[in-house]
Amino acid sequence: MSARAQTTSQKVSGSPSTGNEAIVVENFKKRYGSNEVIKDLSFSVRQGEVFALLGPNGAGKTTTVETLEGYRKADAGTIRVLGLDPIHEAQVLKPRLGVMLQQDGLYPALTAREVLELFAGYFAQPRNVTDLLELVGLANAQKTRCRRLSGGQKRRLALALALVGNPELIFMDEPTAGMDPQARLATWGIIRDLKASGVTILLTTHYMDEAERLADRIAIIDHGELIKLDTPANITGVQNANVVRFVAPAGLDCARLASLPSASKAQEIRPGSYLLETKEGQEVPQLIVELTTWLRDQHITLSELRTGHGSLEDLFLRLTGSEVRD
Ligand SMILES: Nc1ncnc2c1ncn2[C@@H]1O[C@H](COP(=O)(O)OP(=O)(O)OP(=O)(O)O)[C@@H](O)[C@H]1O
Repeated sequence: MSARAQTTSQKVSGSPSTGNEAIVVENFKKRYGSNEVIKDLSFSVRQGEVFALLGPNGAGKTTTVETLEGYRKADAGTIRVLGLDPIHEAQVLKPRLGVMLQQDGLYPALTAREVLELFAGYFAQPRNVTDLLELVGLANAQKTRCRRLSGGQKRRLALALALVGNPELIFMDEPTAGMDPQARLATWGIIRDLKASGVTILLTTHYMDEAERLADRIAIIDHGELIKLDTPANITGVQNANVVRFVAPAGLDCARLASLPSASKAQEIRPGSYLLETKEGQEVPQLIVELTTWLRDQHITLSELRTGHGSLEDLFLRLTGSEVRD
């Protein structure tokens, strides 16, 4: 049985409702034709928290976020955003939301400043456009037409558009995709400042370090189901405390590795990169002795060996598998 199958067989449920959530998703289901994209998803996001939604390509992140934004309709389940129905109460809800879309390309002929001023006009108490251009590092590009902005500048304009209405809750779909390291760092700073001022943020990302550094809690979804929901520390710490990671030639016999006396599971998470988990009650040092003895007997070269807390990426690959998605 794969790690993913083992994990998904134990259903993970979102945190119970306390009545003070910014977002509540209960038994959400969505299909496109015969493609059941969201099987049964439940989670909630607390007010003021940064919540990261992770999952491989096609896991259902954008479908979930766009349903919360009111752009798609759930087939079943309850969706509440700031206590409101995103479709039927959109008029009241929309002014309180900020949305950083994945796709750019709106108004290609307008300048960055003109687009921001246009959007600022939709809100009762917008932020100051000059300050906003400064904040996202577009002051020097404010007169550049949108179609001529670089990929990273477009993402920064999308960020400014999400902030212009002074929202209480912001949805960010892959906020730093395509940004250079400086812009990413600056965006992380903006997200931290927003959180410090009480704004709730739900973001999706493929960057594990981004989720680990920014999020109060991380939800991992795959095939439209929640497979993990916890703090980054709990996900990377407790879960991986009994893990040995090693690098050796690709294609080792994982069944054989898993049958070492102190091992419970073995997985090749990337070609040549392995994770071995200890059995309940067994010690990591004993597993290392067994592993290195086995490698020596097989004349297999070991190029790296690590124990202790693993990375979020390791855990993500363990839970969702290493095959490339559509
Ligand atoms: N409008 C649509 N019509 C038909 N199928 C769709 C539609 N939107 C999404 N899908 C399908 O639903 C599944 C989930 O897509 P979704 O965009 O929600 O995933 P995702 O987790 O955001 O992926 P990515 O990381 O690639 O952005 C995919 O198989 C996708 O092809």
